[in-house]
Amino acid sequence: MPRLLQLAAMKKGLVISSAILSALAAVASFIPHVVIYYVVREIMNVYPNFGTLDIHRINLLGLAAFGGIVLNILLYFLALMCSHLAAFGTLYELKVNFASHLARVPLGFHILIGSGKLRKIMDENIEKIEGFIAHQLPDIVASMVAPVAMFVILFAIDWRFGLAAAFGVAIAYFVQVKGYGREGSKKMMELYMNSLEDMNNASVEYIRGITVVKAFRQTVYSFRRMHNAISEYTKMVIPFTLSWENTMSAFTTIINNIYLFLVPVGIWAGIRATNYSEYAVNFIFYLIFVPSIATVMMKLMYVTSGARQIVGGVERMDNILNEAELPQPKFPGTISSHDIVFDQVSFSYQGQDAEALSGVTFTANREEITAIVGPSGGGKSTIAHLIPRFFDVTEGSIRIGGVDVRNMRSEYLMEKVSFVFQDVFLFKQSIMENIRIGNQNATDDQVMAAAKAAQCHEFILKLPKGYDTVIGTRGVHLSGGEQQRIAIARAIVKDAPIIVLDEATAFSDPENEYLIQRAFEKLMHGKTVIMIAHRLSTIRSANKIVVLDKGRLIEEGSHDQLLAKEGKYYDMWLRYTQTLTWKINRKGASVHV
Ligand SMILES: Nc1ncnc2c1ncn2[C@@H]1O[C@H](COP(=O)(O)OP(=O)(O)OP(=O)(O)O)[C@@H](O)[C@H]1O
Repeated sequence: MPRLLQLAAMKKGLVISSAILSALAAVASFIPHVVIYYVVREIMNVYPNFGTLDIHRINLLGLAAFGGIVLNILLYFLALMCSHLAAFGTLYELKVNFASHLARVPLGFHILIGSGKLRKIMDENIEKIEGFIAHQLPDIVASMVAPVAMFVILFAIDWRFGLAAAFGVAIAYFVQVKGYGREGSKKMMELYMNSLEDMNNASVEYIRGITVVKAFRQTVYSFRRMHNAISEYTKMVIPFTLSWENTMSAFTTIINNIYLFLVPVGIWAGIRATNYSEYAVNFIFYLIFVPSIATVMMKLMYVTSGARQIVGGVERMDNILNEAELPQPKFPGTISSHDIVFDQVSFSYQGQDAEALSGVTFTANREEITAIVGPSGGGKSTIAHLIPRFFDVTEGSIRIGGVDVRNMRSEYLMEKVSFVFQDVFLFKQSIMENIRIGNQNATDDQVMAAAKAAQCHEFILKLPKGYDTVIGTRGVHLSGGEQQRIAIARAIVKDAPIIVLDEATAFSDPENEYLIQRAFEKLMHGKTVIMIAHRLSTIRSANKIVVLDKGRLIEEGSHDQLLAKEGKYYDMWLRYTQTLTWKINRKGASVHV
């Protein structure tokens, strides 16, 4: 809660104005109640000669009650206006801070946390904070001021009746606090929240993976995680609800029946009364007034429990904001050449004991192609991720042109390296803008030249609006290969001296693969290239091949040198060439030719 208030204080003036206006609105909401007291008094004063009732005075009182209602609405409206202005301002600042922080943390952080989770934190949790400032904060203030105003009225008119009502409220709260304080109640609440979150996560996973679920003919019953989460929740929720049965029933019964405390005191006060007219006015007023106690107290309860839910979201946001930024060098270096040296590089992913890379040493010579191959999990992608500092090495160093990558400013390093990864992200913008992301200063002609070199030009011209076609609009769908070629066009237009290609051709059909290969040739010309490939055919012409296995470099050399060694690469090559010569016979069985 203090952190929530700290966030709200980003727009202090507006938040304070909203709180004051909301408090005044809460006080104004009792004006009609006070008016009722005076109306009852007027009536009792003339009892039983109602004909002598001062109608003009009654009308004035009615107007005052109406004025109270209008004032309450007006003040609350102004309070909400201030709180909304504060909330939008805070939301804007939080989102900008969050986004710029995300740009400063190591890129690897995004790989580890996943875009779905970040989107949830950015959209849902930060927006919940906006909801808190815009609505809940003024409501909390009003809900806290209202009981105070209520008790002032209760005690001001006849303290004995006030005391009776307050006693009822105290008992209701005592019952509830006891319920919260019950042994195991906190633990149960925690288990309930966890179980609910688990079920929500499993549902999201189920829906996101619905195509896989359907393709493999799974149902919610066979999709274990979801099924288990629902069963767990069901097992949890019934005892959880039942555990509150007595406490909540007692609380609501008491708070809705404050009469039970008022009536005996009323009878006792009636017996002792000397001025019956005064006694009757007061007692009637209290009988009319006490139902609003339940409304005021219930609102207070719901408003505070709503705020408790947001606290979890704020914690999640703070965890991201506390994530360390990528350290920047005090005295950044500049490079003179573009060879890349891995010097005794070891690296483990956060929370993993095993090393993804252990003491890897090799040089990717400038303007040459260095291919990284090896079995799955060998550490190939990790190599690609360490060059642009998605993560920093645990031991050893990576140097470009003699300068440790940790001694380069992030922007400088990013200028020097282009990536073509398997997952291509296209923005919902025109194709022209999507390619220009590689280089914001590129002219239209340069973008088109890059698209031609990346073998994109022809298919782009066939799109409804050519280069101005917005990706993601109705009917505009690019195949996996076409998306990859757009990514290559981006890299061509960026024209960085170092290129990192990660499994870029994995999804391609022969036609696409041919086009992609041609695009690559244009992209790689005269650059230092690190190519991570599964298909050995694509790397045969590489100047150097580095073979990784279980995070260790086991072989290094040209294709012919490695074949001559008859080691791991030789085995991989043999298996690869064998698969090429497998054919499917007519009956569906495979034969070796
Ligand atoms: N984000 C991660 N968190 C924890 N461990 C990881 C992460 N990414 C990779 N690893 C582990 O690091 C090791 C090397 O993985 P890496 O992805 O670099 O291998 P790879 O050779 O590229 O595999 P593949 O060919 O299957 O893509 C593996 O043991 C893998 O389980």
